[in-house]
Amino acid sequence: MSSSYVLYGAGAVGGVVGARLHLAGHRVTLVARGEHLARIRARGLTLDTADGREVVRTDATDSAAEVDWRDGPVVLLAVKAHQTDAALADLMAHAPPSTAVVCLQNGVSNEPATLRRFARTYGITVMLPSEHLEPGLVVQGSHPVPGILDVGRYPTGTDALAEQVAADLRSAGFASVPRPDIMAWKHRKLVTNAVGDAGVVLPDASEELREALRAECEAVLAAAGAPLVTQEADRERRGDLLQVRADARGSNSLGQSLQRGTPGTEVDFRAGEIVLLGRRHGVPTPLNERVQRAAYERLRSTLT
Ligand SMILES: NC(=O)C1=CN([C@@H]2O[C@H](COP(=O)(O)OP(=O)(O)OC[C@H]3O[C@@H](n4cnc5c(N)ncnc54)[C@H](OP(=O)(O)O)[C@@H]3O)[C@@H](O)[C@H]2O)C=CC1
Ligand SMILES: CC(C)(CO)C(=O)C(=O)O
Repeated sequence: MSSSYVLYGAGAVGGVVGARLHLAGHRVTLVARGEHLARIRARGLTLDTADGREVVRTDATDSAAEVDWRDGPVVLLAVKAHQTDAALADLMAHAPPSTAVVCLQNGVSNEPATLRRFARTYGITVMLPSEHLEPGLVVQGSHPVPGILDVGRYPTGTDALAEQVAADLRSAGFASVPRPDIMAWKHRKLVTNAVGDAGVVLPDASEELREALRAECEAVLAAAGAPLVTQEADRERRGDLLQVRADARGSNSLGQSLQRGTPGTEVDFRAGEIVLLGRRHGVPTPLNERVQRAAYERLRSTLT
């Protein structure tokens, strides 16, 4: 049976997921903007995979005002975390209150922001190497399994909708299961991102520094009482499912934004989230602060 989805933020992650759901027979509306939206409207969205390129032609708009809400589409929110408030404001203005919103994003701040507005809030742990550097084009970085996208209700639990979303994602080729403790997985992903971002923005990101950063993140999350799956559980879930294409992977999503020269950065919701929690719970976070500051320095130099 086919379902209906709105991919709010059809960039690297939202574009790959939206294209694959469309190719699997689901109704998909893409929300994008600027030159990217113009290209999608004019020529379709190009999905680049290790098997070649496919052009996906489906509805595309820059506002929830133009989405057809009549068949109760599920929103997969795939903007960067610093863009979430603007996206939610648009959704609040135009989506029915009963809409289910699934945060297909890194970080742990999107779900509480969404729950303020939509009672049916869900989270997905996004393990999906992907790229969006050119308008109209998204690159699926892993093959043959494009990504692992486990899903759960926020703050905890699973339900029929989580099962449906996981089944639909599987129909589109992803690995996906419903998980009642989704935020414990997303906190682990937060640690992975803080450590990964050090490699992007710090010139001296040695193995030793990464390990110290990981320990700092874990100390903060423990002090905050945040649920966190172990690194072993995370490794076990990934197994060897993600086979990253050597030719496709430039940088992680933080690095790609810097490369594209987009204003703003998600770093405040990655290393910056650890900094916030550290300050709230009295744990020093010098390494995460370095990563956060270095990302802003890179942003400044990209924009000038
Ligand atoms: N890329 C990756 O490999 C991975 C990314 N993630 C996470 O997935 C999430 C999405 O990241 P990613 O796909 O890389 O981001 P992208 O920047 O590639 O995609 C987001 C898209 O949403 C658009 N957008 C943002 N706000 C709006 C708006 N209000 N209206 C219309 N369009 C909007 C952006 O446009 P514009 O460019 O103009 O801002 C962009 O095209 C992030 O949380 C990221 O950390 C997780 C795992 C891997
Ligand atoms: C871990 C990684 C690099 C890919 O899944 C990611 O989360 C990102 O690019 O932000």
